[in-house]
Amino acid sequence: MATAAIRTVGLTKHFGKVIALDGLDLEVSPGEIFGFLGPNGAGKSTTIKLLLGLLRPTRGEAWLSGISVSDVERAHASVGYVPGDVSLWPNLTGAEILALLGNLSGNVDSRLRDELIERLDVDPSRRARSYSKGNRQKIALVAAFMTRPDILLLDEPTVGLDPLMEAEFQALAREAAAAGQTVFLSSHLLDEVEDVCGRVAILRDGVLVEVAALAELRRLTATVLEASLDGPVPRLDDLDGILGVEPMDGGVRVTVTGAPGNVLTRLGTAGITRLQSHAPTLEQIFLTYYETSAPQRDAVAAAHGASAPRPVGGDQP
Ligand SMILES: Nc1ncnc2c1ncn2[C@@H]1O[C@H](COP(=O)(O)OP(=O)(O)OP(=O)(O)O)[C@@H](O)[C@H]1O
Repeated sequence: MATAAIRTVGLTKHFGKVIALDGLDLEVSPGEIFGFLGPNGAGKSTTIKLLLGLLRPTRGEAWLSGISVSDVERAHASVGYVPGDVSLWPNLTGAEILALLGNLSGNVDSRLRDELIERLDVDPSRRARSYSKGNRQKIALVAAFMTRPDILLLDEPTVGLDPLMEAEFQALAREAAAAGQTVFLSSHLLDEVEDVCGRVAILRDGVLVEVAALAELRRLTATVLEASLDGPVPRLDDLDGILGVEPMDGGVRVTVTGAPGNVLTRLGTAGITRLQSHAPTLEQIFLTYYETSAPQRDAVAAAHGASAPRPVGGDQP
């Protein structure tokens, strides 16, 4: 079997009494785009800093391409990194910063660097102090990709990018993966990673909740319908796949897994005046799915022909 691009065994980090990461076991293959999802404070940045050797683990081990991350020099030889909060030297221009970082890492592909600058639409002649968060992010992305590293560790890289640039970033990630590079992408939004990642890990309070193929997760996730109604809200909780029903001003918000046709038919009897439907955010998935009682969750999973995610808390049957 090929050496994993990223491997962690029992990786744990305590900050005093705070358990930022608790026994993470993970394996990411070369050429994968792997989403690392979790709400704020879940432990994503801590994991990435442990992988970079910027933090020492309390327990456990991690390897990049088979090299222990404690061997910082060797493990870093082919890693690109975008931190969660990009700070750049304020008095240097984007071009000067890229030259500086390029000198540190060596082997910059200058044609690729220029292409990245153009595709991400950032002006390298400006001083970093005048850059918006999005522009700082873009310079960090150019720096991470321009050496064609084997592994890209990207901590919420699209925060601050507009949708067009987010799409460009996704194209870059796909091209990197097609060339055999591994992209490890953290995010607190499922939307941001679902188009581009093959597999995702979900982290919560430092604990790995689930590793799933995106297709499986999508089957398990719900649709949120918000309907304004003419008449009183009809009964909905007896319908298949209902995970939640909440009253709204002049209507109702329904969370449903699978096809929502039966819900729409029932709502139609009360006269729908306005209807909005959206995919749940990661937070909502946690709230509606992972906090659903275990028997209900298992029933939902079985109905969709997939295995149920492991429960988060102590609610095992
Ligand atoms: N240096 C530190 N000292 C003390 N606690 C810390 C430190 N770094 C992180 N933590 C705590 O560890 C937990 C995990 O934080 P981490 O930054 O890894 O989460 P995250 O998933 O990256 O969240 P975010 O999306 O908000 O950055 C949080 O409770 C955080 O407050």
